[in-house]
Amino acid sequence: MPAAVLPPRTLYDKIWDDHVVDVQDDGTTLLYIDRHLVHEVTSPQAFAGLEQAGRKVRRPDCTLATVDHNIPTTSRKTYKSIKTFVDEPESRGQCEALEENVKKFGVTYFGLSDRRQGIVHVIGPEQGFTLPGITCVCGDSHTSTHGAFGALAFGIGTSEVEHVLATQTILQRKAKNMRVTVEGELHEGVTSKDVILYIIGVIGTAGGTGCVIEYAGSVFRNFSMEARMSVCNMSIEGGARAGMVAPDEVTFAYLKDRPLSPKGEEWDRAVAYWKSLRTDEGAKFDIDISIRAEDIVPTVTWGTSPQDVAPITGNVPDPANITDAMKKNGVERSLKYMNLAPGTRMEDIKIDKVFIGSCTNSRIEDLRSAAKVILAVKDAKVADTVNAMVVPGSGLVKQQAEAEGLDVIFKRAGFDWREAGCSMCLGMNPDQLKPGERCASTSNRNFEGRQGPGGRTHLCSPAMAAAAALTGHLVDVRKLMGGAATTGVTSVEQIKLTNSKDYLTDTVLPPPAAQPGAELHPASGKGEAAGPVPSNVTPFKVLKGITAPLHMPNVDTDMIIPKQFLKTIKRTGLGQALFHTLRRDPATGELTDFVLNKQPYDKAVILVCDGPNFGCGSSREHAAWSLYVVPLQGYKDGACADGGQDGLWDPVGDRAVVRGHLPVQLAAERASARQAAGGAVHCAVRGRGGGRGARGGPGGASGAAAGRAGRVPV
Ligand SMILES: CC(C)[C@H](C(=O)O)[C@@H](O)C(=O)O
Ligand code: SF4
Repeated sequence: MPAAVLPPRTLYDKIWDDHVVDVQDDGTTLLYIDRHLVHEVTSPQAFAGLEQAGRKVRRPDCTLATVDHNIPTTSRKTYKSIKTFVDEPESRGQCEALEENVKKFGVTYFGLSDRRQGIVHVIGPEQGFTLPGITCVCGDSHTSTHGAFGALAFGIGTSEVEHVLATQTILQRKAKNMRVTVEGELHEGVTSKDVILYIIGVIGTAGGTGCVIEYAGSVFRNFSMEARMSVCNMSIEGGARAGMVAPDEVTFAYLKDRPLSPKGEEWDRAVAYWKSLRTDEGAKFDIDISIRAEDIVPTVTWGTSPQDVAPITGNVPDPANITDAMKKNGVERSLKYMNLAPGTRMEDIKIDKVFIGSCTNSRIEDLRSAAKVILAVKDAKVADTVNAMVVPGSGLVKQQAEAEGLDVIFKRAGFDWREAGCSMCLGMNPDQLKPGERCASTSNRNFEGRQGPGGRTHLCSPAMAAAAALTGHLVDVRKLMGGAATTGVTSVEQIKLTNSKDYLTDTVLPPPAAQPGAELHPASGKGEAAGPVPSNVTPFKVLKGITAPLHMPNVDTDMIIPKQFLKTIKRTGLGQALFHTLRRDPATGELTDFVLNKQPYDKAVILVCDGPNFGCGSSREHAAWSLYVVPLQGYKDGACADGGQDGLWDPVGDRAVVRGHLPVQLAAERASARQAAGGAVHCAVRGRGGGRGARGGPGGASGAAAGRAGRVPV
């Protein structure tokens, strides 16, 4: 018999196919998950659910936890415990909850006294936890970062975190294939951050919706792993589920001898498998974009969406030139928020703060690139009007940077040199912008209030951020660097380059402790999970009630629920947080004229947004939870909105809840899909689909793992 000829497949198709545990009739697929990263913000409710259902963490050896969002980045010289170190009670509560949970469930944890602690997307690759060909998830949208290794890596919601903890599987629908090719030579001074900002400018924040992007072409091939990570990291800002780069010699060299990379014969087998992970000739992409490297110059954002980019040589847009009404309103709103006049030259924008850090740009090469700008300027000093901080992505990055003398370069120039964490990227910790402050930031989101209520963010590369710190305004870094501005590892003599692997002395992770008590519920004869907890989402066919209209494009998750409300360890009481910064004047706390504050929409049970790209941004399921709680009668009256629903008081949120319905699904189908807040997740753990989870989990999932073990050591 002639051998069956497989149709050409993309890199994404191959990884997907290798992880399928079970496919339902409608195409919904149970996918095996190889690696699960956990942080304190999106895990407390998941661990609580596990405990309630009496389940274990299925693969503690494939699960790695750290604290990053809530922690202060001040000196840890006198660090004793979270209790004494984290002042803010809710932040402390989340960190303590994680510390308790990792102990209870035997999950490996890098805490604040461990030098391997850092931003969750920095520590995974650093340890060799992230490998080519794997599936990797985390309750965090920037999990896309790990795609730089040729992995399928994506952010998930808290219900899914629980599902993965319990079963090491996840329910997914296959995304579309999208390719972004950048060919040619980059100009001097143009970095991976400029490349990804430029790409998002071209495709828009919704351009990759429903897709997994493969980055192809000479530019990505010539990039280091750090540069590839910065690109894949921001795939989510282009709306994509994930981003990936085919693994190659650069990937293998990065991974060799990392603590969790395969060793010996396993390494050889793994590399042989990894080499097969490239898109076949003739494979079909649903969307194919080509960009010329030569067209890209240092790029900065001017507005409140990552697609609001301009070349540093350009100007802020003028809404008068925009004909589409919704777009025009959007630009006007952004300019007002950013306090920028139409047509302002980008280089004329003065800044107050500089933040070099975040999971996009806090790795050693990012810090070298910023330090190199400082070295290129004689007697460089941070401008008098500017406050600048550098926050390494992990304790190991910090250690290496200090060994290379980068800390001295930064401190001598007047930068603040901090400890590892998310810091001012999101401002869930003390590092925040004050209202009205303007920041040149190497992070990934410039949403309203992202770095602090009323704060204004301009996204840029580490080199551009350093240049802005020295001059006090956005500036073309090439003017400071002369001919020295290159994209790769610095060649400036004063920086003595070291090898990051020299800092990885902890060769093995501590083995997870035995888990007490909790046993997996044995599958019933029908293959149904016997967990006692019923699904808390009841499907509905018809939902009647007042419908509030929202005419806005790009309603991001930070608008739906600002970061300060993510510190809860519960799922309830979030109604008061819904659209908080739009509903209440940040200065006075007074109710604004936002649609949900106006009659009759203050009694609405359904929200319909007609602008594109609702719910873009983070994986915070809190956004869906806050939408699920329906505000009634200006926070006061307990009457149910339409009399037809079974409304009840939510004692925590002091709001009425429509029980058994999920308005968010009507309001924002795409958002709910992206945030994975849907009933399917619960069903898979707890309800009807639990049978599938249980069948696929203990049987199918370990089968899948065993099947791959020869190729990808797990
Ligand atoms: C807290 C977390 C859910 C969130 C994300 O998913 O991105 C955060 O990391 C962010 O950057 O907004
Ligand atoms: S985007 Fe910012 S807040 Fe989110 S994980 Fe990365 S560093 Fe942390």
